[in-house]
Formats: sequence, structure tokens, C-alpha cells
Amino acid sequence: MVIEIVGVSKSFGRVKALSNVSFTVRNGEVVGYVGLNGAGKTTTIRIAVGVLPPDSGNVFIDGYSVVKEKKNASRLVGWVPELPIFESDFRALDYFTYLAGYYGYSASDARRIGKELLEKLGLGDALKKKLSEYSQGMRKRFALAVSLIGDPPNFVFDEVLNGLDPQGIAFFRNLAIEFRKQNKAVLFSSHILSEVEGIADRVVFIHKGRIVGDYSMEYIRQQAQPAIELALTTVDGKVLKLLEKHGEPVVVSEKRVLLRKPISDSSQIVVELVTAGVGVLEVKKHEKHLEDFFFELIRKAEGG
Ligand SMILES: Nc1ncnc2c1ncn2[C@@H]1O[C@H](COP(=O)(O)OP(=O)(O)OP(=O)(O)O)[C@@H](O)[C@H]1O
Repeated sequence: MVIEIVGVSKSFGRVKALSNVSFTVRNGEVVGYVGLNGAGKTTTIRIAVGVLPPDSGNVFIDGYSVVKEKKNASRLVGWVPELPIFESDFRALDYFTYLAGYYGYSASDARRIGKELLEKLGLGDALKKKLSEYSQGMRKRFALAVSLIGDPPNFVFDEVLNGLDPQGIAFFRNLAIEFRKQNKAVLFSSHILSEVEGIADRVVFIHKGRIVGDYSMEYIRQQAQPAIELALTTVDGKVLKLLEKHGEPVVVSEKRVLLRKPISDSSQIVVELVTAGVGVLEVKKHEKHLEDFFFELIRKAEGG
């Protein structure tokens, strides 16, 4: 229902992995946790699920502290680690059935649910394979199935999309829709913003152990719209009125306008401007990609 990360810091020797990290994943929210390799995502996640103690700060899962009430907190959160490790002598479906037994499922129910889930995750042909023979990506998918057994109210997934094929990604996307409906709080990490796009409602960005941004996906998409930058001989009310027919003009400087969300071709706009007696000094197309938003945050964080 709610995952609250409050002022968490963690160092490994001289490496400061996390500095005062705080954010909340609320009820019914699916939050992407995006950062470059080594930014601190895995460290945050391991602390959030109680397998790594923070140096300072705390994480609360539905109000239970992972530091002081670890047993209660961990019961309420399902997770998929970055590199899942299992008792590898077991065959996949047998191991799933064994684990589900802990949650009170009968062996026949557990096998039925396990088969269904593993098939959906593209492991239908590998139900009888030993986990030791599973590839890293297959282990990831198996771990995702296992995390769903107890139907916990909160989830934390570490790079879960990494290792899923298109079918697996579609499965995860649908899962996210279900989680939202069921009011669960879901945090999932990725180092690729465009990968979380169709899934997350919000994105928290981490860079060098610090949170550098927290935005709704809607806002990020808006910012990442393409635009046409125009340098003109004059920028006045008449010019803006003309441009409004073609998008959302924003005056950048005395003679520069950024036409956001353009709906017409730049050549058509230039013709209209020239016909109206406005000189066009420069036309620049901004093909803004989602990742640019992420890199801009990093640049700002670096003081550039
Ligand atoms: N057990 C450890 N011992 C020493 N340093 C560590 C340990 N775990 C993490 N680090 C360091 O802490 C920093 C953050 O690592 P972390 O694994 O949390 O990043 P990440 O964002 O998950 O990256 P990746 O996507 O590569 O997994 C890195 O500098 C890493 O080298």
C-alpha cells in the first residue's frame, strides 16, 4: 500500500552509494526508479526490502520499519532481486510448488498456478528444467513468478524488464495495470527511461546516490515533445497568432520562438511567415527523445 524511503544513506568503505535518499511510493502507484549503472538503485532496493541495513535513515513498508520491525515489513513486500539465486538442484515447477506450500497452497493448486504463471512468462518449455540450467534471464522470470505467490500489497523489482522478452514485457505491463487496480505500491528500477515509459505513473531519478528528480510520466512526456526553434526578424503579437495555428509558441528571447508540439511541417510554417512579411533567419528542429530528459537532469546535477 505504501513504501516510504526516509533519508537513507549508505557507504561501502569510501564509496558513498546513497546520500539522504527519500521518496514515497503510494497506494496504487507504479513508480519507475531510473539511474545509470552504479547510480544506487540496487542498494536502495536491497535496503527497502530489509536485506541490507542502511547507515542512517529508514524505510517503512505499510508503516513497519525495515530496520526495527523487519519481519513484519518483509512480509508485506514482494521483490525480485537484480541477480536471483535459487536452490539450483530443484526443477522449476517443483520448486515453485514447494515455495507456494509456505503460503498455504495445496500441492495441486500450487502446480496449477505455477504452470499458468511460468507459461505466461515464457517458461512453459522449461517447467521441468533444473534451475541450475536456467539462464540469468530465465531466473529473473522465475523470480517474478515467485514474488507473486504471496500476493503482497507492495512490490520492489530490480531491473525486472532486463531479461524479459517482448511477451514477458507485455506480461509485466498487464501486471502493473492489475497492481494499480489493487492499490498496491510498486517500485521498479531500470537504467532506461523509455523502458519504463508505458508502465510507470511516476519516475524517480537517481544519480551518484542522490535523488535528482521526481516527475509524473505525463510531465516527462510533455517535456520530451519535439519542437521547432525559429529565429525571426520580429516576434510580435501578429507572429505569435500565426504560430498558434501550428503549435504552442513560447518566446525564448527577443527574436527567438520555440514552437512546442508542432502540428505542421516547418517548411509550411516558414512559407506562411515569409508571406506575412516576417524574415526567417534560422529554423532548427528539436527531435526530443525521452532519454534527453534524463540526460538533462544528469547534466544539471553535475552542475553543467
Ligand atoms: N557490496 C558492495 N561493496 C562495495 N561497493 C558496492 C557494493 N554494492 C554497491 N556498491 C557500490 O555502490 C554504488 C551503487 O551501486 P548499485 O549497485 O546500488 O547501483 P545500481 O544503480 O543498482 O547500478 P546497476 O544498474 O549497475 O546495478 C556503486 O558505486 C557500487 O560500486
